[in-house]
Amino acid sequence: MDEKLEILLKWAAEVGISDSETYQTQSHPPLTCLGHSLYVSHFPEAGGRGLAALRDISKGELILRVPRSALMTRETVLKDERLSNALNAHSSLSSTQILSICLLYEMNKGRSSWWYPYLMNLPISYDVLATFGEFEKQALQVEDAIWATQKAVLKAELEWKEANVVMKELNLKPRLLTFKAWLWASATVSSRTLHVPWDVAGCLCPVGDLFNYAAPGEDLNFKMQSSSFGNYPCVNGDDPIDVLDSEQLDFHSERLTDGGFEEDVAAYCFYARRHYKKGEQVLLCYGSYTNIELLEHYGFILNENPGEKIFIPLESELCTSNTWPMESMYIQQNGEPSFALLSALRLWATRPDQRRSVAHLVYSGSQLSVENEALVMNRILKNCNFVLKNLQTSYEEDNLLLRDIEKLQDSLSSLQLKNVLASSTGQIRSFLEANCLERGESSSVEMLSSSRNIIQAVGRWRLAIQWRLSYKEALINCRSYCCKVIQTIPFQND
Ligand SMILES: C[S@@+](CC[C@H](N)C(=O)[O-])C[C@H]1O[C@@H](n2cnc3c(N)ncnc32)[C@H](O)[C@@H]1O
Repeated sequence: MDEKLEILLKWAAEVGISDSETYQTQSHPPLTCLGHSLYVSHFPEAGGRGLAALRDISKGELILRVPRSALMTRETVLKDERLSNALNAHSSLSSTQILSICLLYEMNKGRSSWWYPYLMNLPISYDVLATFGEFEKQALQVEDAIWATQKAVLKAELEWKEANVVMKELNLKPRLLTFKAWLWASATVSSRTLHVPWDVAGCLCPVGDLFNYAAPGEDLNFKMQSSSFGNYPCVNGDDPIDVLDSEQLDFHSERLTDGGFEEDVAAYCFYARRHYKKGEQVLLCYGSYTNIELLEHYGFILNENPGEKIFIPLESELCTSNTWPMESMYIQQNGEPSFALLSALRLWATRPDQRRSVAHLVYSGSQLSVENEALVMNRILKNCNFVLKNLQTSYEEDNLLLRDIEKLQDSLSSLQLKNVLASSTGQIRSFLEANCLERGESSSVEMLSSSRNIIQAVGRWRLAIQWRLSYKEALINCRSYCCKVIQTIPFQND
């Protein structure tokens, strides 16, 4: 195990973090906070560093407890009078800006920070959308995703400028005043904080933030999709239709995460969300996110994401003929249209004077007629084709590009960049040019290949391509879904 991590786990034991229920009865803290239920391991395909089961773990077992005193929150850091006085004069800063400032303030203290063992184990950089350069942003191709990136970058810049005033007053080291340092701090807050009831900014939770992410299960996801219908849709002014029992909703939304702060034990407690076999990665559900949201807040995407939502252009008449919220009308990653999208289209494909009489069928999810269903499927098919045709590259081209990027990443790690530079064409060449790595420009290939910046930029570019590939795949799946339904409708109604 690396030395920094060993120091963290020893410190964590000293401050009362434990993966054992019996820890509190011992007179001396053990040398590590883990060793009963969990150990730190590496999962290249699912989050990198993460926590694995040290033994078979049953669903619902308490697997980690982090006392309130070990959590890094605004409240704990602001016990520092100098920081608290400085921040008092800047009341317009948001809670997350303040927590990011707290983090940089502690970084500025270096070894004398109480959290030093924790701080030195934080990632050195992140791939959240706000860190995307122009090239990676454009590589997303889809307007909504480019817009989300632009917004994330502008927001980060604005928040940094506002926070910098107070950080300068606090005399933070120049390297902690840079936009790069701000991106690091705000991405740490965005990707690692957990919810606490007393602070909307949440908390940084040593060791507890080593759990990687798993999306909510299919069953839960269905309920969460349903919950987005919670506005109770109406048909042109009809009475609201009760689509889901509100108690059911509460029950399921409570179960969105597998950990929480518990007042009675004054600790953040983590429970196993399912049974784990010894050696398996133990995962935590941070909530339900689309892939672009995962990229925005956490800097990764899931190849199989039950929370994915692909939006296709819809006729304005469709949007006004029902009151389903726009965000509930989407295509899922497996290609199936959401319940709301199907329902809205079935109504749209019905004559306006007949809509009221078929509303109950629509809201129970029934097909209305062969003709209606064919109209609906053809409409979705046409819109998917429209989107796919208007993107700059095809799914197949993106797959080839992804393989080239993977080769580029290999060459960066095996010092063969010279060969790549000499033979680069097309998109790889454009990327290298955008990152000032034109052929022959560098005198030292080794220096280049060890450059962290280029490795990070390639990683983000790859993420952008993976994102657009998964987007296109969902639309292609949707086309197949529609064709299949069109082929089977007459038989269903025989
Ligand atoms: C709370 S941290 C989890 C621990 C983290 N892997 C570490 O080394 O510190 C969240 C970050 O882990 C990574 N991550 C978590 N779950 C992931 C997953 N399923 N796939 C890829 N990356 C994941 C992302 O970089 C995310 O921002």
